[in-house]
Amino acid sequence: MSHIDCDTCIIGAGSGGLSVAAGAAQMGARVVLIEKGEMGGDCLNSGCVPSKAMLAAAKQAHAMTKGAEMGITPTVPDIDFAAVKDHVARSIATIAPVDSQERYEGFGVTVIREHACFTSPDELRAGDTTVKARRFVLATGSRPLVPPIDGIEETPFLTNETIFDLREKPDHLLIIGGGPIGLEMAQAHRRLGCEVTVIEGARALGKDDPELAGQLLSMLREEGIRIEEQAKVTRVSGKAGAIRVETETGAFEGTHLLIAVGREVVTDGLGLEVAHVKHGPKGIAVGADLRSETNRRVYAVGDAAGGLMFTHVAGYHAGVIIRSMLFGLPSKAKTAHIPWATYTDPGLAQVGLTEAEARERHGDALKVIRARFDENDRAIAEGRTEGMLKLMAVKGRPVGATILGPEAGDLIGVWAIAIASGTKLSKIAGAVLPYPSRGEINKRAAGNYFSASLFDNEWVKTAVRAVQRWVP
Ligand SMILES: Cc1cc2nc3c(=O)[nH]c(=O)nc-3n(C[C@H](O)[C@H](O)[C@H](O)COP(=O)(O)OP(=O)(O)OC[C@H]3O[C@@H](n4cnc5c(N)ncnc54)[C@H](O)[C@@H]3O)c2cc1C
Ligand SMILES: NC(=O)c1ccc[n+]([C@@H]2O[C@H](COP(=O)([O-])OP(=O)(O)OC[C@H]3O[C@@H](n4cnc5c(N)ncnc54)[C@H](O)[C@@H]3O)[C@@H](O)[C@H]2O)c1
Repeated sequence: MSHIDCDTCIIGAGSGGLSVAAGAAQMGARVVLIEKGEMGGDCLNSGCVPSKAMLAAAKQAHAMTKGAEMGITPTVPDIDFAAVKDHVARSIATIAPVDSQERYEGFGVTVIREHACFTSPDELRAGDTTVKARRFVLATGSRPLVPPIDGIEETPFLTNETIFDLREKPDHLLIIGGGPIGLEMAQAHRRLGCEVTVIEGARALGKDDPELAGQLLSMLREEGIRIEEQAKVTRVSGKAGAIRVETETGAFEGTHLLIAVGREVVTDGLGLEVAHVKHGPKGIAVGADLRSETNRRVYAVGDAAGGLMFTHVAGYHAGVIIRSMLFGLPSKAKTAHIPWATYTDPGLAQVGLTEAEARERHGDALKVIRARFDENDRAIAEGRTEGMLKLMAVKGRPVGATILGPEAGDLIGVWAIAIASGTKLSKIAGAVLPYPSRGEINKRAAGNYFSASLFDNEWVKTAVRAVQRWVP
């Protein structure tokens, strides 16, 4: 048994743990990073990266079925499903060195590839090493939630941890859950030639603005994805290749089943009771400072902290706790400026308040401005005019934005910066942007905020007429 004393011991080398380790080690702290599985965690190995790689292949296949109106003859793509998975694996392998043990050891981090478990409030064991640290960071992430549906134990099913390994194309993929995982996987598989049925217990994309989410669902249905909402699953049954899902309103049959009904924070096997770290079904109990309420030397970041579960949130958490752990400065995580996007095509992105939330918070002071892609020259030139930007503004500043359209996840960035920094709409309206770009929709929406008061204003008209007489 060997022993290490360090400043910071991090459990989990996913998006959150890696960000803390890189920052802390490069700023001089003695850091130990413990990972029981693959370096890179969920995002690299079974989340963001494989899902986006598969969606990219799906987009390519879909493009081949379009283009008649531009003079390009559509064709039925010949899809080699196993080769698509090779592309997914290559995408992971290309990014993997950035998250690798070697790279982190290069930063001076001691990396231990074992399962970590606390043995006391300030010490843990990982394999045959004990680690005592001033601060511990729980970055243990989450796993797919498998609900206790009748028959689930006997029925073969996939999750995000197994679906990317499938090399044979499913004939008919049944997906339980119409959240971002369910719908991204639905579109990827549909465009790659599978029949797809999504079975959603409530409203699909229920965390997003209902108006623009509803438009996206209509487009996905037009692509041939069957999406059943308000269909709570009561029983699953069958064997590989012949699966049946029963709901209160009807039954569905397919060849494969994907469970995508949310996430469960990983808190088990960590000895949290021994470490006096309070936790519950929603994760480690932390305040806005991301510190355990019951053991102040323990922090939690990323999915383990139980809030918004995104890679960029895990990275943001890392910055918040580094400030507090390394410099002893007060530091709190906020959520109002956190964007997210569902990377279907078109995509759906959100930052700040949705229209309904903004209406509830700001009442009549709220102005909702819409700018449509069918008025954006680039979108017209590309024949991709679906979708719009909905901007929620109060007293000349943005409080929320929702975008439905191609590249929505990139376009929302402007509003994430504006909301985080309290930027006035006049700054965005006054910006000079390259023409023709989809990004001009952001400037257009900000301009629309002022246009009614400038263009439909009798006082302005009278003033302009008067001044014109005197301007040489
Ligand atoms: C299909 C899918 C698609 C997604 N797409 C996106 C996206 O497009 N954009 C986005 O922002 N987010 C996306 N996410 C969410 C994103 O993947 C997560 O929010 C992010 O990975 C969380 O990072 P983390 O560091 O908190 O946890 P993880 O990445 O889960 O890392 C936790 C690590 O801790 C390790 N660990 C746990 N317990 C122990 C222990 N006792 N000892 C040692 N090691 C331990 C685990 O092995 C794991 O490697 C997606 C998720 C899924 C499932
Ligand atoms: N693009 C992205 O950033 C991205 C992509 C995928 C995942 N993620 C992250 O992963 C998290 C998990 O995604 P998710 O889609 O699994 O979860 P989710 O919680 O967002 O959606 C799950 C859906 O399943 C439904 N559901 C739950 N139980 C059900 C049942 N018994 N029968 C039918 N429907 C049921 C819920 O009503 C909900 O709509 C997301 O919240 C997000 O944080 C992000």
